[in-house]
Amino acid sequence: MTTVWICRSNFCRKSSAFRLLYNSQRPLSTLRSSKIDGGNSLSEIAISSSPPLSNQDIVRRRLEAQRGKRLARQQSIEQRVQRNLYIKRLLHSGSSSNHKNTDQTTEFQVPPLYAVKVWVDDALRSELRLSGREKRGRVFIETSHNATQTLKGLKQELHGFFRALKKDTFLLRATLPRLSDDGTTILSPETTDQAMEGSWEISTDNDVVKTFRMADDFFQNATLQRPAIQINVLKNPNSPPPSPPPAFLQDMANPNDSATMTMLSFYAFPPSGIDDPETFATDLKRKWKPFQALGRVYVAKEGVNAQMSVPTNVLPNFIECCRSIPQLGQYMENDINIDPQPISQEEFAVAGVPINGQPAPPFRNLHIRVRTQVVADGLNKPLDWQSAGYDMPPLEWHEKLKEAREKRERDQSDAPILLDCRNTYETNVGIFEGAEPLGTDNFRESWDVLKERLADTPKDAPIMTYCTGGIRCVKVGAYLTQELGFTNVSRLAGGIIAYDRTLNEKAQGEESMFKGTNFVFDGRLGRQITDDALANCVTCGAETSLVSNCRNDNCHQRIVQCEACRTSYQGTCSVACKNRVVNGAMTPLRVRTPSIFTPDDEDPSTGKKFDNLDDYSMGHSSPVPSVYREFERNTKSYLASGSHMVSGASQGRLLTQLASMTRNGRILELGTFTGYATACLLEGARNVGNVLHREGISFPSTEAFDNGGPYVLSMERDSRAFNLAAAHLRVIERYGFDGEDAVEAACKLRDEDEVEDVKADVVSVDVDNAARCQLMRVTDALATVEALASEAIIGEILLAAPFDLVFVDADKTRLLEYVEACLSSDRLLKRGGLIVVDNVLWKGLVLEASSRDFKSVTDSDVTDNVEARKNRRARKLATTMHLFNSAIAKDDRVEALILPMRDGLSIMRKK
Ligand SMILES: C[S@@+](CC[C@H](N)C(=O)[O-])C[C@H]1O[C@@H](n2cnc3c(N)ncnc32)[C@H](O)[C@@H]1O
Repeated sequence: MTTVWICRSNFCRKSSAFRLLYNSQRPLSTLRSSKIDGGNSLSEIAISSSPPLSNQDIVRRRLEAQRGKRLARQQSIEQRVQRNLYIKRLLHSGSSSNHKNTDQTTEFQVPPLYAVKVWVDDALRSELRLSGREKRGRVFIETSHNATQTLKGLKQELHGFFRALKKDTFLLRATLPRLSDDGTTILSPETTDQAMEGSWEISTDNDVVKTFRMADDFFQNATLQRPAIQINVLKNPNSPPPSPPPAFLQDMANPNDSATMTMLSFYAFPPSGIDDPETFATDLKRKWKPFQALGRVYVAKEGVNAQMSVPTNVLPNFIECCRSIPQLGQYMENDINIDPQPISQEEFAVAGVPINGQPAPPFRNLHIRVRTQVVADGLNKPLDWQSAGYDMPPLEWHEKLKEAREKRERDQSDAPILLDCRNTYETNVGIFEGAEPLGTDNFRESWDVLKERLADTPKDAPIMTYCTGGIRCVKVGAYLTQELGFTNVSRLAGGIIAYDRTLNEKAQGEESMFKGTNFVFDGRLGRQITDDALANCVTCGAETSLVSNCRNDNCHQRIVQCEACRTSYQGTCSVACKNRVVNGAMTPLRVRTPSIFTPDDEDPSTGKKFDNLDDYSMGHSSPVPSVYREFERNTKSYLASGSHMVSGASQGRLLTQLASMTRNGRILELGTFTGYATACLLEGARNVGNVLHREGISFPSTEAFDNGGPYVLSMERDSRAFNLAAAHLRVIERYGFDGEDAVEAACKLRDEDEVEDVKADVVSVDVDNAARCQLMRVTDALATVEALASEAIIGEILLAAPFDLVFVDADKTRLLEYVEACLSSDRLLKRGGLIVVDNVLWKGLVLEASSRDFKSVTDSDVTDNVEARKNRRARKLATTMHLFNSAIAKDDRVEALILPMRDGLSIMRKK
């Protein structure tokens, strides 16, 4: 057992060997209790528990036991499906040999299989509303599985894949497969008649045995890779009529025909919570699918929080659907907050703040995420959300604020305390008259602020709180009443959104007591309520309330910027970011030099217009394989907040070039993220592999890769990023870097369900038999790299030959340590090898860091805490980068060059 390595590297703590040891050492007591949780009979439970059980306990335990069994059944189906998918993938990715494939990560041997082509007939398809994937497909059944022996086993196996099939609603018939002319491929039937031709019924165990025997016989005389059979699933004429669609779907309009979208939000804290958030989220997804709703929804044990947009023509059905869900229904506090002004589809498409200069809608997809809390509060103990003060209707709130205004004007001291419980970036652009902002950067900071602010306030003083949609004030109300003991707490029902709507609907002509813009959590970022401009433009200082995110992906900070500056700064927060967006690291003036081309800068060779030198350079370089664009899009859709970290086209091409120039194509990347740069490096390693091929060195023998063949090892600690990176590399393994199939497969990954939750800590892929890539999930890349520098094997990774190139793109504060590991160990990086480090110019701020002159971003310039904190962080990192660059420039173990491309790349050659 490799215990030494287990201790040295954090990664190893997660290794399966460790898990095995850990599990085998679990104390007996925990094993026993988990057995009871797993669902035992009542008698066993009764024996193991000494005090007599109440009826309630017995019922509860029985329900738990049933739930345990149900889950176990679901899990077993899920495992079978996963196994089937896994086998399918292996068969696709591997050679065409029969039954011989092995997966390098798990050494899983593909067992002998029957390929069963399943075809569901039209009547059943429409009755069950089967999705594309469920209409037809291929199921692999192991030859030794009981599905090849019994009807029950076979039905269960089919059900795993075709989940919509309900017991007793279908019959099975089998036919021998139809083959292509060369006899190697099974053809799908085109019509029902074709599918039924020569078919026989499968209604008994004997029929099942006969069916698979026929498959064996057919296989003897065919050139197929494995025995195959086609099973037709037909509607059972004796099955009970299908249950009618739920009332909320009856006579529903087609959401595609809706001319407008309606924005809405709601939250619910059901008193008994949500038992199983995962299942609940899956149910919501299924129930809401027909409405084509978009948005962001959080589900947790404590409740649900939703911000959505729904096609207006199906809005009543959607509302009915939500009300019919027990956990929402009566518990959606203040019902559903609906924006009274639907947005036309055309406006909707551009209603969000542009992303990368491209128009964006408020929401692009429907994301239903399971979280520990729907609003992360950071409280030590949960409070009772049902008891959170008085939920004050908007009109009453309005009157109270008018009274308070009069009291303030008369200098009366008994005006209520009005607390704005949102964060500073929200209160900066809009606030109720007379309100005090809490001045928090995030909601978790509220408790200390409240405690301090209200320390001397009498317990019966009137306190009024509000937030955007009301949900945060449920928590604030609970805290004020239950933890601080205040007795006269009220909160604005439905928040600013409901106030604005109610005033428009029921009190038109009344002056809004809310001034400015309501910050919202969708792509629009702000919804203007009054013309008041409360904040100052980040670039010119003019008064404004317009919110956006800086267009420079490397910065992306939230900014307030006036309309004029938004145009002149091209959506960026500063001249530096604008330069970066316009021209990368180059000067924008060059774009304006007199053109040798047509007056409007059109390149006659391509007929294309280039706005900046980056585009021009890329436009005159070899085309970037199209799959990379999809990788970027997938990253934006999964990990939007980190999508600026992706290397991108120009840097990616440089990495491919550098990797292609290495002698052996052995590359280490630290910080995989979603695998963009990994793929670029792998492309380079593949190029090296192809050259070696031509020189007569052959692959793919495992030893060749391990002993010095083209190989990319990339490390990442974030599991979500790791999953997507693994999916991206699988696409490349299967379809290569270019071509429609690769693009299509990469596109499909935007359907969240297609990205597998990878359990293994190492994922291996081979490309064109010319290069191998291994992704490694680690807890800390630096610890693992230091271990690799001294050991030849870490977990499943064998490092028999050093790397030619190391791309350092993980945590930016420890760059010197990463470089030191490479320089001090020839086992890790060979002499003459390259180290590439990203972001060494840190948004251009290293210039100021070098002169210790941060005048442009001093704290006094920004009154906003968030901005100040971001500036501090940026300055700190810029200083770190500057110190790093200075140290490298003096280090005579390397020759270094900083390329002012993108965020700055330092390229070092180890002497
Ligand atoms: C800038 S991104 C990498 C981008 C990627 N190389 C590309 O070009 O597409 C940095 C990544 O490093 C990961 N990371 C940061 N610190 C790490 C550490 N100590 N160990 C492993 N991964 C780390 C982060 O989770 C993040 O995904």
